[in-house]
Amino acid sequence: MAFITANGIAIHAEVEGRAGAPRLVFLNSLGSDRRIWGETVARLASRFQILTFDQRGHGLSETGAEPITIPLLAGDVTALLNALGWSRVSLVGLSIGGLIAQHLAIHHPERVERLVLLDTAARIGSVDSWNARIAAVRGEGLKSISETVLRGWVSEGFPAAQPARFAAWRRMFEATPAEGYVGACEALREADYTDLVATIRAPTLALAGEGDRATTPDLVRATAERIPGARFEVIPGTGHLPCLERAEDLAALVAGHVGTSEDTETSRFEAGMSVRRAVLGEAHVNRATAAITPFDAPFQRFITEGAWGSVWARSHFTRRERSIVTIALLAALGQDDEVAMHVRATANTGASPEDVAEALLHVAVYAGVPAANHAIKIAKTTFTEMTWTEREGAAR
Ligand SMILES: O=C(O)CC1=CCC(=O)O1
Repeated sequence: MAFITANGIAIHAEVEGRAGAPRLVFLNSLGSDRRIWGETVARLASRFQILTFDQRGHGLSETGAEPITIPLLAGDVTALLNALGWSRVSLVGLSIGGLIAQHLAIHHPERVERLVLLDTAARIGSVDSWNARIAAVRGEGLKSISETVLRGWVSEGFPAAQPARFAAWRRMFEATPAEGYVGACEALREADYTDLVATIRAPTLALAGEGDRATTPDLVRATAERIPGARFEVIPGTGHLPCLERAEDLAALVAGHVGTSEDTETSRFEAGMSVRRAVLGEAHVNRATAAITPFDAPFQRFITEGAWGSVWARSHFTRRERSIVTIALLAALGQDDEVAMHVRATANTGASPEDVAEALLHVAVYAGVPAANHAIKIAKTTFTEMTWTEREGAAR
């Protein structure tokens, strides 16, 4: 256990991972501490040097005497980096941690290599909502709000499916010092980076848990749309804290965005599997994996690493854009099965039937009307089957 004196307080901080590798800093959310990152960090430690710490007034870190603000919390981060001798890092900021990350990218761009904004926004909540929460905690303590807050962190089924883990995270939350929690709520109440996020130049990946009610996917997307070139992705099957139940997906997305040419084969394979599952769906990948034999195992590994772990994992295009480009290429090449597979995947990539129809016009011009005509038939049939499957699912 390490404590670093930074910005006038003792901060509980740990450095893990590979010395000399690209540096990542994880910033925790309101009412949590560095332990929430455990499963994510374990998956990234072979490729990055990683700093996790308990935010001021949380976990084992001191609260200090000053009013807590986002600039003060950002000052804690730069002081920690100075103490470690780290000049430039990539940041993964969750919720209030994401506001601290935005502040650093706006006001200290020279220190920020890349940004992952996780379940966060330029403005979170309203003055009234934060005042109500502050009054509840001051009056009756954190226990009075823990059930509601904790259920917002995870997917609907998590508390029943994982009762011991849910209870453990609740203990972490309830152990947060009330003055630290209230101070962070005050910082959240005052913070608004709506106009300033447009000045962020660090390559940014914005992520939202599918079921997040505190910073909904729409809210996170709206912030991403204000940041030049930012990419937005939804992490399925989770709430406000994807690191608690979707650490594998989160680690793959972080690695895909922050990764470097130093990636190992293993991490590229893992990232590839995760992207492949997110795009083609769990059922498809499970079927394909079950069908692997020694004959095609090297080939399967090659496409997982090469197509999914290298190209599809890149951050420049959105998944929707990659989906459109891929369908157009497959149509031009007359790859019927693959056209159908990638049209089915549009349910996960966000490409619409209109996007596909538009792409096939390009195929008609650049690859020929017969190729486009044939692909249109396949796409039409596939979209119709998808609608039936959806209706059957809804009727069940
Ligand atoms: O505590 C919550 O309900 C969600 C949240 C808002 C800001 C943050 O860090 O977490």
